[in-house]
Amino acid sequence: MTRKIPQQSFGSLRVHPPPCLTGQRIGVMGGSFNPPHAGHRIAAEAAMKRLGLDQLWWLITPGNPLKSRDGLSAVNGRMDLVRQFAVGPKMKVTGFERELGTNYTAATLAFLKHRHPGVRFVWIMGADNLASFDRWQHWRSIADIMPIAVVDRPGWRLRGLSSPAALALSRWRLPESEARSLVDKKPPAWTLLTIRLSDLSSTALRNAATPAAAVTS
Ligand SMILES: Nc1ncnc2c1ncn2[C@@H]1O[C@H](COP(=O)(O)OP(=O)(O)OP(=O)(O)O)[C@@H](O)[C@H]1O
Ligand SMILES: O=C(O)c1ccc[n+]([C@@H]2O[C@H](COP(=O)([O-])O)[C@@H](O)[C@H]2O)c1
Repeated sequence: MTRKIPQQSFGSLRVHPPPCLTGQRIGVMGGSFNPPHAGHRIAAEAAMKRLGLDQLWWLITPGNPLKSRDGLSAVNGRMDLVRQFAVGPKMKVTGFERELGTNYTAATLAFLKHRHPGVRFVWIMGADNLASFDRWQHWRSIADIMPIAVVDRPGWRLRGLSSPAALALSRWRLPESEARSLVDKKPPAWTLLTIRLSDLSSTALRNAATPAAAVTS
């Protein structure tokens, strides 16, 4: 079921994901992080613990393909802000999609598996993204490339679990009690992690930082 994904940049020496070792368990949490907030850190820490990860990469996107880029600050600036939340030696902040020349997750994950075939990667996203996953480019291929951990988010659990993608992938859903074995599963494989809920969002933070007069004028 894997769709064809462009591989022209796969050998590029200009693309530098964080260093990693064969056999390591690495979570990749892609995001706009415009700006990052404590909800992201709660999700990252919970995923690291529950999935038994050796590393967790905060992957700063050049721009979510489904979101407007209006008001999106540069990758470097967002990386600097994310470093304040990505605490501890196991968390890495990277913007390698920019060098790869893509903002499509299917291409990014195919690149990672090609570059590091012996690393056990897992894609991490919030339940809001599960709800819209069927609109992502090559979403079925993404599920074929690596396991997926979905982290709970207020108001999104049921919408995520009843979404077209969740229903299509339902037979490959792992009970949450088996989350630690997720990275060892042959994809498709996914689970939903119940985590400490945070209703923080970047949209709310951006709105709070923008005076009403500036929005309406
Ligand atoms: N409060 C939260 N709880 C759980 N997961 C979250 C939370 N906020 C964001 N995420 C997840 O973290 C990843 C990065 O999120 P993102 O940078 O888009 O933040 P956001 O708050 O959703 O932004 P925006 O409001 O601009 O859409 C996404 O997979 C998203 O689902
Ligand atoms: O590949 C896609 O079509 C696609 C569509 C929507 C979102 N994504 C990715 O999902 C990640 C989370 O995005 P966001 O904006 O919710 O933080 C980020 O890495 C995006 O590039 C990817």
